[in-house]
Amino acid sequence: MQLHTFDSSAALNQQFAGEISSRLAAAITEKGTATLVVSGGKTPLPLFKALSETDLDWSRVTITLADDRWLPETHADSNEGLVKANLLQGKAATARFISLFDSESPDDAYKGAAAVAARIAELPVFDVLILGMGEDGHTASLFPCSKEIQAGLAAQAPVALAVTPATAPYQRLSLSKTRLLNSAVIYLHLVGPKKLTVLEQAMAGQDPLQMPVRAFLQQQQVPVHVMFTAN
Ligand SMILES: O=C(O)[C@H](O)[C@@H](O)[C@H](O)[C@H](O)COP(=O)(O)O
Repeated sequence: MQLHTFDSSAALNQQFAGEISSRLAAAITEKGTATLVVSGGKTPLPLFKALSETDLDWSRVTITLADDRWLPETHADSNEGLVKANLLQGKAATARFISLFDSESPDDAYKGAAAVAARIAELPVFDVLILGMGEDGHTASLFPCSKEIQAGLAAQAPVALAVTPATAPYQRLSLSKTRLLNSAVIYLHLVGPKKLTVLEQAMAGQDPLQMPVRAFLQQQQVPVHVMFTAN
């Protein structure tokens, strides 16, 4: 794990958006297309804006989420709604978006999970994965408090699974650890001093069931860059 610390959110987002677009551009040159996986929450909003202003052949980029709340995109807490309103705008408006919601089973993530998993299974290795982290050490919707946490972290997990966190609202759809690790590079995007404390706790212990972000920080398979600013 490499920790990159910035003086401000503006400096972080400028550097980060540049790195992401260079990696996506290199993937397009090599393969013709690129895949970017983002997270929801409050942290990435200014990054999404910076990316939406970045020159890139976005029509060749597929974007999806590491997790979403099982809600229609019109709901204020839908990550899909957030991504569409903030990232799939401006220069990035032509990117293709893959939803983690299934409108055929609007009230039950457990019924809809297979349909979403089938969509995700079509995707190649993710060129760039951006994760966030909660103060309980969750990442994506791999929550330590959920009864699905063992399944989500299992080596043989499906690509995506339905999850009910005990400490956060809504049923969720999360990509599994195994699918998330099928990425060329992982960025963990952290803003604020509390997140640094949680990162230190995560690095100081071993058990991913207690802090699922450890499954990403403490592995050797994929390079992980932590992009951190205190303010
Ligand atoms: O849907 C979500 O909420 C996320 O994907 C989640 O894993 C998020 O990244 C962390 O909870 C951090 O959230 P904040 O950025 O709001 O602190």
